[in-house]
Amino acid sequence: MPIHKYRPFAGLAAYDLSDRTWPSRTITQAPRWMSTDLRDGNQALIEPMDPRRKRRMFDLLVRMGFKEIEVGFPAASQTDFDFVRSIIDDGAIPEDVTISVLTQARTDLIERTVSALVGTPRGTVHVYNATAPVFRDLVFRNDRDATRELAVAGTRDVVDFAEKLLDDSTVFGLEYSPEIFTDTELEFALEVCEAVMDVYQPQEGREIVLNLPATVERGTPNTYADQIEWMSRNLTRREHIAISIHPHNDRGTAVAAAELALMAGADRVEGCLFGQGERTGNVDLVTLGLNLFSQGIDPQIDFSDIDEVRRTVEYCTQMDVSPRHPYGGDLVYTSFSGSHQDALKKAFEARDAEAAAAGVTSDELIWALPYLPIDPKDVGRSYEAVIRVNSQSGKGGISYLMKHERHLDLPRRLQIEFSRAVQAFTDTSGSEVTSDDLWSIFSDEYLPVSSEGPLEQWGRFALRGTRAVSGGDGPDTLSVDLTDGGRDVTLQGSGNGPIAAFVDALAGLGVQVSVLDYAEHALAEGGDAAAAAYIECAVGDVVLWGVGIDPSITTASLKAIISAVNRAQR
Ligand SMILES: CC(=O)SCCNC(=O)CCNC(=O)[C@H](O)C(C)(C)COP(=O)(O)OP(=O)(O)OC[C@H]1O[C@@H](n2cnc3c(N)ncnc32)[C@H](O)[C@@H]1OP(=O)(O)O
Ligand SMILES: CC(C)C(=O)C(=O)O
Repeated sequence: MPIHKYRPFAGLAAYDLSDRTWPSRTITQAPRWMSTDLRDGNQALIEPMDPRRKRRMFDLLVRMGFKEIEVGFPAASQTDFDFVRSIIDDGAIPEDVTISVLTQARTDLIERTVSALVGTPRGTVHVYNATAPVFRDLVFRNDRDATRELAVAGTRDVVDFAEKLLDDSTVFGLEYSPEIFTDTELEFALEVCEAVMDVYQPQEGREIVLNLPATVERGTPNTYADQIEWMSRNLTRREHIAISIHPHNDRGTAVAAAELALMAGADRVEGCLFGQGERTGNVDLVTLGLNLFSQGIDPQIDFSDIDEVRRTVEYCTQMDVSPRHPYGGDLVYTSFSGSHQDALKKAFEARDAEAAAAGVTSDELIWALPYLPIDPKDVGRSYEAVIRVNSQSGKGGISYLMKHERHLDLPRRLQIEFSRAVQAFTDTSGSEVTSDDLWSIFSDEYLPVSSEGPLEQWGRFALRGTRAVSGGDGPDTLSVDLTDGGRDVTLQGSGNGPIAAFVDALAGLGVQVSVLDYAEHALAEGGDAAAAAYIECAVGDVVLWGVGIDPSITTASLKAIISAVNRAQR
């Protein structure tokens, strides 16, 4: 690797900010958000959005509650211009939403850009020019003065055309960006921003947005925070400025950079849903917003149907959101591994118990569950995908699924036994076990003669019926009708209760059973609900569990014994 070609990011090196204050601050409220999905997001797509896709994205952003939306670069193409016109002419822009349009600092482009805004209730022209030395030296071949004058001329043009083309029905605003702010000498970025403000004259009721982009992310997030704090301290007319940040994600730390920059004094964040945008993308507004939510801070954006947001973004951008994407990916609330599942299962049970004890719903409790930073339900996900089973899974996850999908609350030692059967399956198949797979493994193992489905009839015995021959004060005597290997037999047995009588009857066929443990529960609420019985038996010298399901709890218990006997002889 040619390491000699690279140098550490210089960033703030020449400035002393040893009295920086941002490290000890915390974020306590949502910033102003500006979605640039329709501009920076759109300009980075293989196929830029067509008008239908643009409109779908715009409507989504409005529904989610964005109040500032950069809707395009109208001077770039007729499609972009027409789209801006269409949302204005259709009255699709709510009164409290400001649309923004981007332009280079070129007179012809600015005139066209401003003309696109005619009739909008609220419109901002966003003008930019590159101020970083690499651009001054290699691209524009401009010195500092010419670079500053380009920004000044562009601002003047925006003000002049706004006065000429827009009337009082439009609340007009200006945003200025020194492009690659993070690579620009700080005192020069300050000089250019001040020169722009001298033209625009921000004052009470005439705010200016100064956007300080990390056009290419090249430093660690703390360097961005230092730069923002330095600008925030040194800009004049600070009370009339919205300091905006616009992080890109080249080093994969845009979210961190944005959060630290907010701590350093930024008021506003520009980014895209799911981090669309140039190269590695703009900062992801979903992650930023839901990071706030997870701390109990209202993001002021509605993320309650994250899958709808994701589907719309995927449709509009024609790109997939990674299954691992924070908060919105398919797998981000799912555990496959045994220890995670075990912890989740116990934590969900404890949460339900705590809610029941307090007489509240679990939604009223503070969220503090292992492995889940937020409750998936809060973004419209169900708990179904929280636990999925494969070869990395253990009894905790398996029994969680049996309980939630089949209402079977398996006793602990049965969980251990059944998980071995599941592991045997996953070891052979190597793939995920769906909840249907799990049920068919369970049914085949424990319910071979169940009436619930077309199951393999491998069991030697099937229970056809029982009749109490005597009862009352003495021992129970039971007449038992069985199928034994296809042959109908009737047996009698006595004992202290129906289970003991049944075991006694089986002894007549030479089958020695003793009951070691027993559990039962109803499968649902209500008197006519079926019951499940779980019985751990020693059949001869084999110890194993049997399961029975039946509307009668007694019959369910006898079926559980048959299940154990059949399994012992399988
Ligand atoms: C960091 C960012 O994301 S900035 C936003 C970038 N987005 C886009 O570029 C998408 C839309 N852009 C476009 O469709 C086209 O670039 C257009 C239509 C705006 C302009 O196209 P063209 O006139 O062909 O010019 P081109 O894009 O090649 O721009 C280069 C020229 O603009 C100048 N220029 C570039 N940026 C700026 C700027 N911010 N202000 C003033 N001039 C600029 C360059 O110096 C160059 O000038 P030259 O022709 O004298 O050498
Ligand atoms: C135009 C500016 C804000 C930009 O997109 C960037 O610097 O990334």
